[in-house]
Amino acid sequence: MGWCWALALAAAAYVAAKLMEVLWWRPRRVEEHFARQGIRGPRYRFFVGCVREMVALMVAASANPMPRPYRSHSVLPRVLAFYHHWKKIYGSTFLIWFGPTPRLAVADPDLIREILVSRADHFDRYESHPMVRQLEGEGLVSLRGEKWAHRRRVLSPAFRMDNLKLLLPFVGRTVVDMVDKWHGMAAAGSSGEVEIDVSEWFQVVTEDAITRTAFGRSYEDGKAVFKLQTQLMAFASEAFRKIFIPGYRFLPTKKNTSSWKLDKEIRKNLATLIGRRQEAADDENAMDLLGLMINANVNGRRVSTITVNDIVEECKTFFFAGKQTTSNLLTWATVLLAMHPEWQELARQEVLDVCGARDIPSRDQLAKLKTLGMILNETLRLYPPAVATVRRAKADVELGGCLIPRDTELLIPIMAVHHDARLWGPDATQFNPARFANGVAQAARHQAAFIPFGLGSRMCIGQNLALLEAKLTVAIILQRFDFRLSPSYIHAPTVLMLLHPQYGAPVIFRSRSSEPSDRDRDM
Ligand code: HEM
Repeated sequence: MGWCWALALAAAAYVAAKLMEVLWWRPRRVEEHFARQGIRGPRYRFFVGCVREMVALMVAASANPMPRPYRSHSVLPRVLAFYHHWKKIYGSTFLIWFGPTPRLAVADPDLIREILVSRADHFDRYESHPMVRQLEGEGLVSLRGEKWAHRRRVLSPAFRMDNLKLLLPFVGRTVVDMVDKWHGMAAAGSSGEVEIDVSEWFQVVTEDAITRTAFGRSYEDGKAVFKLQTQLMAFASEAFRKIFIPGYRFLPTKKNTSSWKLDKEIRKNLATLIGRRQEAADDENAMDLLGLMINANVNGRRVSTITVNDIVEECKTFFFAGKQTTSNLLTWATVLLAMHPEWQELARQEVLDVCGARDIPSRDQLAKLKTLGMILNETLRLYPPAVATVRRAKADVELGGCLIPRDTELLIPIMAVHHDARLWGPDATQFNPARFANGVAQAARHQAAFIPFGLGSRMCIGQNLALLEAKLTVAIILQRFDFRLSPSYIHAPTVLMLLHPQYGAPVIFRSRSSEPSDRDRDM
């Protein structure tokens, strides 16, 4: 019996030593390693790292809206409160702790270019929390290595401009339907105006665009799949807000059972749809995401087969990555134009000159809307929907003369780079689209200072689609309405995965004519 106890004691001592190594000795060694190289940060605390302080800083910041009047866009201290706070103490490169995982904040554009472009092979995409992965799907965003490269090659043609421009009339009609409803609501009221929370309405437009990109000719079937996916995501994001209990999602609770049923239905619908498309086997479908994935298994050198499961996960990814990001861009662009009526008027004049007062703008016309392009860039600079991104060192690696141990995470605070006065000048926190008048390359003092879509080979695949959708939507709104912020609007940008307005985005729209857009719908 004695040897059993001895064995149990030895096992317990081994586990305790392992835990102490992971939760205490390694973090302390890494902390000292960085300190010797002049990189400091808040002290590591056993098990929790600096998460407690970080959450406290973020909660305190989100308790206070921005001061009125809303002319300055110095929102970084509110949005990335922990980054702003520690940067003031430790400088722009500093070390923080996500539990026992070291995370190095890097805002120097030279180093960012090394991480994302010239030495990208040494860094992996950060692996999201399992709950987030459930939401974003195991598609292009989370794939790595050869599987990622193959999938990216397969899907890229759908995002080429010549393909995207075919979507324009359809998406344009969805936007016109939306603004016609606003028009009706304005006409019904006594003031001829209507207050709209744009952050909710824009999701209808972005959902439509991503459904068409993903499913093309099978749009109606795609809509049904995405509807089920929306319900599934609602369950997942509800679970995300609760405390994470490992393995809980495998228990047959009421919510889990409903999720499994939904998941089964999505797979069944997609399998039927894929079967139908394979039978039809015509090339007309090739340029939507579904067609591209189906054809990748039939044509050319097959690096890896794309299964129904892969397609389900990829649909989740595109729905997640493409819908909220673009609707956030549209929301902030509308809010900024409502705050800065002089730019609203300039953009409107340009739209009316190039596209007329009622027609759905064509691709060629959109390309001529230079002022609107500058406004969207300035919106992405001040209010980037993705405020930060993270990489992980695959092995020990040297970066800017500093030795980074394997598994260190690198936090790239996109918004901080965009608000840095050393890169953008003393008016960095002012809304000044004119800085983009000579193109993105000339707007800042460094080429890597503007990175709303990331940089390098893993740059956003949907960037053309997002910009086209945004330009089209804002142009149609400018044609038909004057708008201003509602007195109930509270300027309080905050992060919940993406950058969004904490109290919504109520904007007051006044129709520029009493006619709805019937003429457009007959086109
Ligand atoms: C304003 C809108 C958008 C913004 C600001 C945005 C931002 C980003 C950023 C910053 C990344 C790179 C992340 C990193 O390097 O860690 C990214 C990647 C990605 N985005 Fe977007 N995005 C937008 C719209 C879209 C749309 C419309 C789609 C799809 C239809 C999309 C799909 C993706 C995918 C699949 C990736 C991963 C690419 C890869 O790893 O190869 N995004 N996005």
